[in-house]
Amino acid sequence: MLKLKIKNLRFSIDKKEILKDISLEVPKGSFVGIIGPNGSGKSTLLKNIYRLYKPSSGNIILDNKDLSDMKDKDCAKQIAVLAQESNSQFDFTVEQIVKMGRYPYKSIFEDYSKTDLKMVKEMLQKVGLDEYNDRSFSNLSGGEKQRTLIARALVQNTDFLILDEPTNHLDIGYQIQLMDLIKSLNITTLSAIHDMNMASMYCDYLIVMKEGKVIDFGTVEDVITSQMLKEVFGVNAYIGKNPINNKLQVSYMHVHEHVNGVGCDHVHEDGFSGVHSHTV
Ligand SMILES: Nc1ncnc2c1ncn2[C@@H]1O[C@H](COP(=O)(O)OP(=O)(O)OP(=O)(O)O)[C@@H](O)[C@H]1O
Repeated sequence: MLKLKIKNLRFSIDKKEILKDISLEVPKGSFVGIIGPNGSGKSTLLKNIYRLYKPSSGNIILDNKDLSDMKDKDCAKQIAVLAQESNSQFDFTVEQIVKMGRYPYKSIFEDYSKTDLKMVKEMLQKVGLDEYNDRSFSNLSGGEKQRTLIARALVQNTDFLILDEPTNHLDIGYQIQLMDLIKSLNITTLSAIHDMNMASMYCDYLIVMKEGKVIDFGTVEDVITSQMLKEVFGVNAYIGKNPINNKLQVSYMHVHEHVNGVGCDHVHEDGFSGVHSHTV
């Protein structure tokens, strides 16, 4: 069963085509990562899906309904978003920001219910901000802001989550905690992600983007290969397996570097990577 289907999506800004004929499918309940170099179009694709941008052509279909036919509030009951930019123009407290996640369920002037407040409290606890209710959002650290916005997305209680580099600003402890939390929700998740090891740990499928196009889609094992990392990101990598969780593990290597004249942690342009030395 499909949660999301995108057909021939094109998107341009100022006559520059940024997304070029994108078609993809996200299976229901899966965790799908979007990987690709800076500027490849990951955020722009997500913004088209969560309707910040309007596609130039093509269709975005969520649960068999065309998103362009949906009202904003209905859309917010179905898609929660953790976007990359978190600049707030106004000064809200942490609790006020998280409460905003309940807005799709409120009619105008309706106050927050006990259930709303309970959800807000629970999510703040889950992201480790239970003592932060009255703190001003604008004075928080980058990681605390990110955790507040995650809590806001989660109280929206949708069954589809869009994340744009969710672990941005988070220390490794919170990165793992956040990804575990999202994974435990078992809801369809589409996330732009830079860290290949995080992608390998949490994603069921990966979409690879390059220059505004989707160039590959598949399981982590199909997609994360040393050839792909070289072709798409221009880096050399050794890909092994973590013997405990059986997940792929990526370790990067210099293109050409020697310690005391001996090189052993890098590959040459012709692919040679054994221990060797140079006179120069
Ligand atoms: N509002 C805009 N006006 C003009 N160009 C834009 C705009 N938004 C994005 N772009 C361009 O579109 C391309 C794709 O940008 P996008 O932010 O989607 O890439 P990304 O893959 O998410 O990158 P990153 O990994 O750096 O976050 C870039 O070349 C970017 O400069």
